[in-house]
Amino acid sequence: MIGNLNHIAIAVPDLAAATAKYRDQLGAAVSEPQELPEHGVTVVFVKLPNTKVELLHPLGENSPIAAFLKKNPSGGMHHMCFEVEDIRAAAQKLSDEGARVLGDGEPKIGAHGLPVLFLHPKDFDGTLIELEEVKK
Ligand SMILES: CC[C@@H](C(=O)O)C(=O)SCCNC(=O)CCNC(=O)[C@H](O)C(C)(C)COP(=O)(O)OP(=O)(O)OC[C@H]1O[C@@H](n2cnc3c(N)ncnc32)[C@H](O)[C@@H]1OP(=O)(O)O
Ligand SMILES: [Co+2]
Repeated sequence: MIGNLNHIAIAVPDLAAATAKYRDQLGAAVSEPQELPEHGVTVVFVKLPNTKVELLHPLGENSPIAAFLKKNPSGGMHHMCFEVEDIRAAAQKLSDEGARVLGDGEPKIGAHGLPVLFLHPKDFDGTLIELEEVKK
């Protein structure tokens, strides 16, 4: 059901400093920061030949990144995002099998303008999983 690894997300305490490390020390192409109030984050994408790294920083009062950074003040790996062809079918299958689809179960539009959903980390070996619908 899952396809390509779309991105790995890292929560960072200082977005400008993290962006500079990927650009200047590691020599990667980086995007401009993008504010996504509906998700409570500001993101920078690091473009790699085969996938992306998503640098995440809290935006607003109810950011899901804030609690994570409180527990991990230096930052850390926050989630992995896998592509699926049919996000509603994937969510239904996972939910039928007992996995917790987060939020109200309705996909939101993510950073790439495509539908996304999250699966509870406790149901996937301590790893938060994002699904993104990418039509082939
Ligand atoms: C940019 C848009 C989009 C994209 O297109 O790419 C994004 O990526 S947005 C990214 C941010 N959005 C989200 O993360 C949405 C989904 N997340 C959530 O709903 C919540 O963060 C959560 C995962 C349900 C956790 O929230 P909450 O229950 O309020 O936090 P707790 O701190 O109480 O955590 C409970 C439990 O889970 C552990 N945990 C929390 N986050 C993670 C994580 N990222 N990876 C692994 N484990 C995580 C946390 O440590 C707690 O464990 P215990 O302490 O053992 O109870
Ligand atoms: Co993401």
